[in-house]
Amino acid sequence: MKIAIASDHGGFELKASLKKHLDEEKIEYIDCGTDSTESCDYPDFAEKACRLVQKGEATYACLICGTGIGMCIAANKMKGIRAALCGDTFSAHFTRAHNDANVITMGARVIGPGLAEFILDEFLKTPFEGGRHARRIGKIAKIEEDESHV
Ligand SMILES: O=C(CO)[C@H](O)[C@H](O)[C@H](O)COP(=O)(O)O
Repeated sequence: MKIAIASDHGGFELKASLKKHLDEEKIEYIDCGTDSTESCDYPDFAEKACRLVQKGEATYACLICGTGIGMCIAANKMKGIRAALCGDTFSAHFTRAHNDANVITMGARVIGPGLAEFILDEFLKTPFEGGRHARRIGKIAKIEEDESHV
């Protein structure tokens, strides 16, 4: 498993703390930036990380901004990306189990590093259940395909 991790300035410190956690858990990651707390634009970093997921160079992406919302909106514009904003472990569990989410976003101005670690762990360890949920994912993909012709 390899994680693409990215943030804007608002999420930089939480990204650093989650990278430390991934190191401890021996989970490989690619840091797609940003590299400081200097103000920057979250779509640039959402795009870099999600591109790696699209290309199969990362299994999942973890994106952090102030609220997690901007990152989530940007990520969900990209083909094949199913990004979920999670502020609790229940959502992190079910967005993998039912939505087969391949991107998790979190808000560094909303949750602390301890909870963020638990949320990320739950996301990474939960498999997709398939079955009826696969049918629904197929319908999401169909919407995405239809939209590209609008
Ligand atoms: O996109 C966001 C809001 O949903 C993120 O939280 C950003 O990190 C935030 O907008 C950045 O705000 P700032 O005032 O430029 O630090």
